[in-house]
Amino acid sequence: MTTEQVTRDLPAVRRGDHGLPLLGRVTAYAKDPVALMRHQWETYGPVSPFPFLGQTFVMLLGPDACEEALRNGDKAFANGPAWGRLVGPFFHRGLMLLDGEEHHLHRRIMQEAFTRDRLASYVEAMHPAIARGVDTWPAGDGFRCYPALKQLTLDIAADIFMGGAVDTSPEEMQRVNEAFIACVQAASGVVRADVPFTRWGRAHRGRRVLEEFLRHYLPAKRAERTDDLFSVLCHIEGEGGERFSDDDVVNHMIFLMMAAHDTSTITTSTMLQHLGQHPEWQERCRAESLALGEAPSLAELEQLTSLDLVMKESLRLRAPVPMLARRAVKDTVVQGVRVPAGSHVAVGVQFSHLMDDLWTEPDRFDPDRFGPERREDKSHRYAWSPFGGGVHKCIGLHFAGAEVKAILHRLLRTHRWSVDPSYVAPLDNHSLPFPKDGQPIDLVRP
Ligand code: HEM
Repeated sequence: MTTEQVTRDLPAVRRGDHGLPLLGRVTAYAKDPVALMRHQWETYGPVSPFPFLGQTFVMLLGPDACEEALRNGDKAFANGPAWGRLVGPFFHRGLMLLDGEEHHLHRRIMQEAFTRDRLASYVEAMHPAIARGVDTWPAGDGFRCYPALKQLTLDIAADIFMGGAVDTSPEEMQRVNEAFIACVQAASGVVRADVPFTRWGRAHRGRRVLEEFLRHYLPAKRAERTDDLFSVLCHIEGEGGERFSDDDVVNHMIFLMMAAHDTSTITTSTMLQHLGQHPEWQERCRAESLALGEAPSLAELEQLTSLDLVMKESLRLRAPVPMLARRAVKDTVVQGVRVPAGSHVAVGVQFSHLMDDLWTEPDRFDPDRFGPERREDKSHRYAWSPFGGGVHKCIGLHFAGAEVKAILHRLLRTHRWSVDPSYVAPLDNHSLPFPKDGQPIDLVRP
């Protein structure tokens, strides 16, 4: 049979699946994205119609459909018009929003900022900010670790990304933090224009704050080569000597700071939750950390094998980016279903992380499933893809691994903590999934 003969149209939206007028299934997604994905999978299969913000999106679920979209063999899927619609004005011309040749060129230049040597020097520079932050975490019950981690990753970013924002007061940094949050939360805004008191209105103001902040430092960063990411972006060159313009540097910095900030915070807080609920894993990780010095190098962080397993398992259970956006720029076929040009596509990577036929007891916290004897993540190339795949695969994944492990390493040496085994984080899923209750943990200083 030829492909022509087996392709079929996208199924129609069934009665009961239309959601609310204008919003579609936004609220169902925000309430419980995994339940919604499961419903789509069970009702329609890997390629399903999904009413969202006034349009019928195509939702892709399961590792095969996700792989087809992310590998993008026939170049039918574009990022810019997809992410642009969700968060475009705020992430304007960030790497993830570029496509084709332009993306390829910018990615090649940016790769220079993420070489192993550079990562090693970022890791070295991270430790003081981590120590300043973590060492002040007070002993006591109900410590809200999520906002504390958010502050910490912002402070780390100020050092690693900015090289220490020397002229910036703590109040100004707080404004920058709020500006990030406003930009990230724009994704779920219903009013999609610069209107006061709306998510989009706040995000537009946030973008202006971030631009002013970066342009203030730009001349100094151009003038002197230092080890921070901002200066690196000002000076790196592609193989043919291509360099980023001032606008490119500002756009990439804003995107990078946002890409790095929330995702790493979510990952670290999920790990704190599970380590608090599974003391045997906390002890296993602590033993490895105590065997290293206070400020391990990149290579030493890589020896924290138990922490690595816990990180992978935490990313599986709560992917910080559960759904990736794409737009079909030409007619294509996914898993035998026609996806017409112009379709908005949602690639649900989180669902593959929880599928019964890929993982044993997928809802259980069981980091050893990633260990050398089991390697359940090998069940399919796209069984585990919290960092995406294909040409847009996260460029910061090793940076994220190093940052998250450096924070946990410090905390394991300075504190013990516990979390009620029955605790389930109440997630806000309007943008990236974060715990609405600040994720309380009970902290002890040994
Ligand atoms: C645990 C933390 C992180 C997670 C889960 C994560 C996840 C992702 C995912 C899923 C994508 C692909 C988006 C798509 O295909 O549409 C992505 C892209 C990207 N990430 Fe990350 N990320 C993390 C940390 C970071 C960090 C620390 C940085 C920078 C320092 C970063 C920078 C980027 C960039 C620049 C892209 C766009 C790559 C491209 O389009 O070529 N990320 N990330």
